[in-house]
Amino acid sequence: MEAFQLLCRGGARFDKQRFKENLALFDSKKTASHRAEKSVSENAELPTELDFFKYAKGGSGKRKAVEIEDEELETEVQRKPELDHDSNDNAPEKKRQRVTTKGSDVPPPIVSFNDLQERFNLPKRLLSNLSSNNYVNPTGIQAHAVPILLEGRDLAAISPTGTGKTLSYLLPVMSSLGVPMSNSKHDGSDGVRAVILAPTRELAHQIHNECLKLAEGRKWRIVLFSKATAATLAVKSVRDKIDIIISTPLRLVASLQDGKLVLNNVRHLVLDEADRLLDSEFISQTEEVIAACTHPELQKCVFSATLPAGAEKIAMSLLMDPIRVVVGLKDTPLPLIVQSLRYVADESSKLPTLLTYLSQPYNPPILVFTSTQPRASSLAEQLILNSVPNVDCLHAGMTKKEREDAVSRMRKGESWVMISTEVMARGMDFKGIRGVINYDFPTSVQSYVHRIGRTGRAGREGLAITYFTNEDASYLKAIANVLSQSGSTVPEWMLKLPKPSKLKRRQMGKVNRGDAVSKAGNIGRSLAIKRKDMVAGSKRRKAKDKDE
Ligand SMILES: Nc1ncnc2c1ncn2[C@@H]1O[C@H](COP(=O)(O)OP(=O)(O)OP(=O)(O)O)[C@@H](O)[C@H]1O
Repeated sequence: MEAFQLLCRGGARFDKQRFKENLALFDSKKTASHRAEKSVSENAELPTELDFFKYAKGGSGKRKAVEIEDEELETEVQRKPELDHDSNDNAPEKKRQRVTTKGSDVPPPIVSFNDLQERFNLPKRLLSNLSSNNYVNPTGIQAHAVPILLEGRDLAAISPTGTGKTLSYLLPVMSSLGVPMSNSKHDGSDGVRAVILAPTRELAHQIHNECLKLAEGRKWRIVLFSKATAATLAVKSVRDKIDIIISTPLRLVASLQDGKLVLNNVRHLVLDEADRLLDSEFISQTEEVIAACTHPELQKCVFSATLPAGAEKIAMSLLMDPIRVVVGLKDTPLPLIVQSLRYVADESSKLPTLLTYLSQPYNPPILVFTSTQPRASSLAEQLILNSVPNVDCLHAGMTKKEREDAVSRMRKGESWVMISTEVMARGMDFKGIRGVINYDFPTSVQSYVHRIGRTGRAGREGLAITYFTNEDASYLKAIANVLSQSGSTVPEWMLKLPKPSKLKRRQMGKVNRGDAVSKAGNIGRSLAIKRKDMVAGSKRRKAKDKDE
């Protein structure tokens, strides 16, 4: 880490003037590497040398669809293309996204944000803040979720990554709150009126920034809950004037347990990345926050790009007479992301594969996911030692300041290759991310969907490459199904792999890879030996087939 910090802080900045020519290489919309990756995915017939699983033979050519849980659809509405407002960004023509809703008396969707003024008397200021932030037309999830929430209903909303879920809840929450507490006359119902929970500090910060955009021009008190703000909010008179708190569950629970926070006036509770907030790591904290929100008129809503059956069951049990909205297919990325799976044999082949990728023209910035914090630091070190420019790193083991600086460098476009862990997988919105590389295999289908969802956002195209080794092979089918379901072409043999058991699926991506990534220098020999063995094995099999 020391070497990484030293090199990164000192020499990893990119001099755009000096590298003008190199920069021009990245301007072309579709680089050679992009095309190459696509063709790998599309034309991938399993080379005989690599047919360890022996699936190349006998492929039927037919794609198998993933089982979809969404069978009981009550209404189906064809929506306008997702994010078709994005015309000034040369966004390509989007595929129509199917929207399915389930529940009683579902309010009709809006067609434009202006509808909200007629139907719900949306404050003019909110409307003008929308347009000053270039939110011209609602996205699919916004069109459906906003009226549902404005009618005071509980909601479970599932919509692909980068489709504008944040605004889907911020807009109705702020509209329903009406006037800021600081402007309202004391009516005996003081105290925080809305709470938004997110699983990571970075995401809470980002939601806070989005909220401030909508709050412009009015004296809303919107607090990003931290150690410092927790101390200030311990004073009742300060707390009573707060409109919205945005926080991670742990932070809030600490204050609730100390008796320094009261949430009995909360009218709106939002769980963003709900399946994460309801998983085993967070659930007890999330439940504690929910239990503290005791107001009888509490409205609850959950949002995520993924909501596996178990999490959905818990979510539904928390909501009252809820409406469920699903945009597209559950747990499926947008077709805008060109996805491919790349065989890299073993750990030691990963770094050379990545270095080769980065030595050819590619579209920066890209995000590279590793399975652990030490591996993220180690990979960043290796890339810097191999002279890859503008490498950065972000994981939860870094200090708050280091994390904030890394996010800020990413937002400013100073980082070209950001190495990270699951901490960046959910919700983070860096509009310009062109590609995601899963250096270490994702730990679940949900992890895959969220990780690759950092690219292809707000109507833009993206590229996602997932490295897999022999050890990951038994989990390949689950991810291959996701690719297939979202329209990426997958080699047949992958879809024919045996389905991993539930127990096995839980172990996905949890291979013991060691803390340091294998260095590029060591790979030459071992890779050569491996290849030799593979070719020999393949020859043996062929000879055996002939004899029979
Ligand atoms: N109506 C809109 N018009 C234009 N841009 C929009 C609109 N709604 C959202 N966006 C932009 O789309 C991007 C993605 O939005 P957001 O981060 O809310 O997506 P998300 O669905 O929450 O993604 P994730 O599942 O990854 O959290 C943001 O940059 C946001 O500013």
